[in-house]
Amino acid sequence: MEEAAKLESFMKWATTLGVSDSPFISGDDDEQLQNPDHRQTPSCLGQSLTISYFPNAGGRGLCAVRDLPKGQLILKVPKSALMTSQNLMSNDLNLSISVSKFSLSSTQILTVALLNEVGKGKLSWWYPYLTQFPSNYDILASFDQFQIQALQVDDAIWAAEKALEKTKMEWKSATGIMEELVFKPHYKSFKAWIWASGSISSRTMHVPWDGAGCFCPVGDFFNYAAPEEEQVVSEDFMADGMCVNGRSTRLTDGVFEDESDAYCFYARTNYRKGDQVLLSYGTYTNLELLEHYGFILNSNPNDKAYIPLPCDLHSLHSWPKDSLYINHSGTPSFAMLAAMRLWATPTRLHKSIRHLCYSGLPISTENEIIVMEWLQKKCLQVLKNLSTSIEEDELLLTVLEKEFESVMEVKNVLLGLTGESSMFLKVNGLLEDGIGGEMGLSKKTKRSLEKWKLAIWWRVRYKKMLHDCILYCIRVINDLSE
Ligand SMILES: C[S@@+](CC[C@H](N)C(=O)[O-])C[C@H]1O[C@@H](n2cnc3c(N)ncnc32)[C@H](O)[C@@H]1O
Repeated sequence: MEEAAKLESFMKWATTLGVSDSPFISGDDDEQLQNPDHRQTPSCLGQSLTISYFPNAGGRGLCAVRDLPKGQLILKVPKSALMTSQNLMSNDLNLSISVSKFSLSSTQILTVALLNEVGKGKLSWWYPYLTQFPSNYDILASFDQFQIQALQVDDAIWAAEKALEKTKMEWKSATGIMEELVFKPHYKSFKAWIWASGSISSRTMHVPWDGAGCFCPVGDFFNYAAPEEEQVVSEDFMADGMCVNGRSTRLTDGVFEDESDAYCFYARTNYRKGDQVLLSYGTYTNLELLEHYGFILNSNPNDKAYIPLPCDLHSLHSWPKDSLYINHSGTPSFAMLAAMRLWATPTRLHKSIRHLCYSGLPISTENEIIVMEWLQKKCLQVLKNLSTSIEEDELLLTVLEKEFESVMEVKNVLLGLTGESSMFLKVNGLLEDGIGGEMGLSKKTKRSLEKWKLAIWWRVRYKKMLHDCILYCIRVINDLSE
């Protein structure tokens, strides 16, 4: 079946399960706002949303078919349509018996349950939905050594290696149950496990009864937008579960609601007809987006850059280490600036100026200049120690944007361009004898190219934050020196 037919069949399936984007008056499920004949509508979408393609903003996503006011309920997915570990097990006795015999985490259970279901092929009740899952993911755990090293920054390399190791451990400790369930070799391979982990990490929604979350048909077509500052602030400063205007304040705009026994999605802002309707999955740095979702944002207000700080700094303050970073815009975080001001003060004066530091106030012009000069020097040093500059990375990205028709073309462009580009050819076997020049690029090579591009893109964003921090420090020093 071709993709369009699979999508059509999925939409019919979702409609029969009661998935609906008909406009509801908030809080009253049955009252229709605009179209009282919605029950005759043949598709679960079309009243508020439609599926569309957004090449530079997530690919397939959901588009507003009318103006959608902020806060309006725009999609409801009944609990019975959610694919969870529980309902996968309740419909498969073998699976539930096996799960009860092994000690597995909730994510491992959902991973095994998903692979078990996919293994049933067309016989699975979920088949129309499963056809809509991507065939591969670019999450960090799927990066090979070349792609990991392309991140260049130690923290990022470490995060990627940790993600890979964790996924491998989870897979290894689930081999027993996969054998007991007599998975075909393909479904018990590490590659299949990465696919299932990628599906869970990038497509599940939070539910209160299962730490692994649930798959939400149609709801998982929403692409991501970073939360607005207002939402982040409310999460930071309000106790969990606090209510504003009767609705719980949270970072995401999709939530499981007991009263309607459904996953409900609300417009996070006012949308005009034709806009892509986005969902905030949470507050993530670009590295976290890459780790869990396999993409990054060019402009991510929640991005952070960590740099090595003076070793004697950490004993002076009580802020958590991960609160000391450079912001997306290049400014040092509140905690980083405060800790560094304290660090740049002679120990004998700490007691008298600590309250100023903790209030975020500068200590003195001299102190501020010491901090800014140190930061500027450190950012320069970090940038210098990375093997490529921002300009080189950007040039490489421009070259890689090209749609390569053949192996010959890739070789012509990449061979000798940089050490890294030659290495790409080597690790992908494109330099071996017998690789025909006119041959098109294999799917594997194309995927490898995409992940390499993501790694380069990530490191450019990191370097730009450091570069902007240098400019910020220079500006402050100049202002103070006037
Ligand atoms: C829950 S799915 C969203 C729907 C997805 N586009 C699809 O076709 O099924 C999440 C995935 O969509 C992609 N995505 C979501 N938001 C994105 C964005 N703002 N930019 C790039 N990719 C995005 C990423 O691949 C992510 O892992």
